Order: sequence, then structure tokens, then C-alpha cells
Amino acid sequence: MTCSIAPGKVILFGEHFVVEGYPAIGLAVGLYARTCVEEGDLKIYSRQLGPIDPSSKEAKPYMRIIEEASIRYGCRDRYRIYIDSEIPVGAGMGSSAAVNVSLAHSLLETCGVEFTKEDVSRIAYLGEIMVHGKPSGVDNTLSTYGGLVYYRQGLFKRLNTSLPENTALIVADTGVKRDTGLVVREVLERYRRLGGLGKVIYEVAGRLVEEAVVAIEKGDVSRLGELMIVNHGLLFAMGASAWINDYLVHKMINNGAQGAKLSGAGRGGIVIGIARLENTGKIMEALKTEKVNVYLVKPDHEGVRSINTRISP
Ligand SMILES: Nc1ncnc2c1ncn2[C@@H]1O[C@H](COP(=O)(O)OP(=O)(O)O)[C@@H](O)[C@H]1O
Ligand SMILES: C[C@@](O)(CCOP(=O)(O)O)CC(=O)O
Repeated sequence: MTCSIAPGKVILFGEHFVVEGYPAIGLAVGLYARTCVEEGDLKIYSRQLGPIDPSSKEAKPYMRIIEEASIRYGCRDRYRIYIDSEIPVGAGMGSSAAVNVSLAHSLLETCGVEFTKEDVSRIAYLGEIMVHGKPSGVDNTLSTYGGLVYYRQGLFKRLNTSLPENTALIVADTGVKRDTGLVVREVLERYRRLGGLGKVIYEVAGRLVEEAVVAIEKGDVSRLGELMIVNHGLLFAMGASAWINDYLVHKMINNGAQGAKLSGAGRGGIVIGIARLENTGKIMEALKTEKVNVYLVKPDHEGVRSINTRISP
């Protein structure tokens, strides 16, 4: 049996605006999906979801990945697959991409062919299409390569830097599940209704991402935090926020975070905050009183890789 892990992600800046061709920045984070593969009859088991029927809708991405590996790389068309993930599902942290990337990696390892990370990302993307229809590709890119990525109109550029030292990234999962497609559509409808004004808001959002790149390169955390708050305000203006997102943003800032914003599609999902390490305890405690799941996440710079531990159903 071979096993691989792949990281989840957060969008630091630019979600929604990216849909209209403006830039965004994503970061792979150290919460992982682990997938183990062994030769045998066709069987899919998830520690979180239980057995998954290979003919079900849930299994479609995994079956597509197996099919591609079989057609393009001459691998078998039957494997036993075991999935275990610590990434919250459907919260905007790229849980599906991390599962698909770790599956593609461990499948090619088991099959014994030579492959590159590009192969893994491409095959995982085919699985992502089964989940999302037409995803931007940022989730599988971040999960495969790790690190900090600037993306715009389908082009990805790795930023060879990280968050400043002595800085922590806090993720609060509201637990509110939303329909990404619906939020994206409604934001776009408002954009169209606003006409010229909408265009100005999107231009500001694009400019903000460029300024965020400079702040990251300079290690300027207070600037980065302020830009996060402005980004949240723009997302609010476009109707992507819900009261729980705004409330948690306030809660983080009032307890010492330098900045906070919703991350991903919004209207629930996750809120991220940036803070100096010494302030994280107070922020985490304050969030826990709200009964939301809270994670202190570290950047992952490695992306998908093999791992020795197995998963037993
Ligand atoms: N632990 C898991 N086991 C099996 N499938 C998973 C697991 N985590 C995520 N998935 C798959 O990913 C889907 C969630 O993807 P999606 O709605 O895009 O949310 P996210 O933003 O977390 O990627 C789930 O419906 C499921 O098919
Ligand atoms: C809102 C959007 O910008 C990000 C959606 O992020 P997520 O599915 O919540 O991770 C949509 C997209 O980029 O396809």
C-alpha cells in the first residue's frame, strides 16, 4: 500500500473578483488529506464519509482519476482506495482538491510509472471538474505544489516568499455550508447591476492584490492586515458576506488580529485572520467561545508527497 498527503488552501486575497479576470493570491496550508492506494478489487473508503459506492456521484472524481491513470499511464482500472482528511469539507479550504491530488499521486506511485507533479495536478484537475464543473484550477495547483501562488486568468505564478516571521494565520470555520455556485452568480449579478460603479470596485480589488504582493515581499504585516480588512469590505459590498463572517472578522480584530476577512466563496465557510504570534492565544480563545472550529495554520511549501503511515478502515 502506498500513501500520499496533500495540503488544503486558503485564498488570501481576491476571491470573486478573480472570476472577472482580476488577480488573486492563495496559500497552501498545513491541513492535509491523506489517501492510500493498493492493488485489489475496486473499493473506496473514507474515514470521514464511510464506504463510497464506486457507482455513486461522490465517487465520480475518483473514478475519473483511475480512468485517466489507466488510459494515459497503463495503470490498472481497479484499486482499493482509503481516504482520511483533516480539512473541513465544503468550507472553502480545498478539501476536494487535496483528496484528488493525494489520490492521483498515490495511484501513480502504486502503478509504478514515472511521473511529475504536473501529471498529478493535471489528473487531479480532471477529478475537480467532476466536483465543480469548471474550476479555476487554483485548488489543485496549490495542493500539488504548495506555497504561495498569485493567479490571474488561468496563469499561476509562485511567489518565492512566505508570510512574515512571527506571524500566524488563524482560520475559523463558521460551519455554515454555502453553495459556491450560487454565491458566485449573485455576486456577478450585482456587479452587472452596478455597471460603472461595479467596475471601479473590481479595479480597486485588483489593485489591492498587487499591493498585497508588495506587502508580503516586504514582510509588512500591519499593511497586509489592513489590506485584508479592505478586501473584506469589498466582498461585503458585493454581497459575498454573511453576518457570521462579519461578526468573526470583528471578533478577530477586537482581540488583536491585524487583519481578517472571509476567504473563499463567503456567506459562511471560513474567515481568516492574521496576527502576531503573541496575540494568537487570545484570539483563539475568543473564537472558541463562539463554538466555531478554529485552526492555527502554517503555510505548506512542499505540496503533495508520499508518506509512510497507512490508513486501516
Ligand atoms: N474526507 C473526505 N472523504 C471523501 N471525500 C471527501 C473528503 N473531503 C472532501 N471530499 C470530497 O470533496 C467534496 C467537497 O468539495 P467542495 O464542495 O469543493 O468543498 P471544498 O471547498 O472543501 O473543496 C465532498 O463533497 C467530497 O466529495
Ligand atoms: C469565489 C471564488 O473566487 C472562490 C471560491 O472558493 P471556494 O470554493 O470557497 O474555495 C470562485 C472561483 O474562483 O472559482
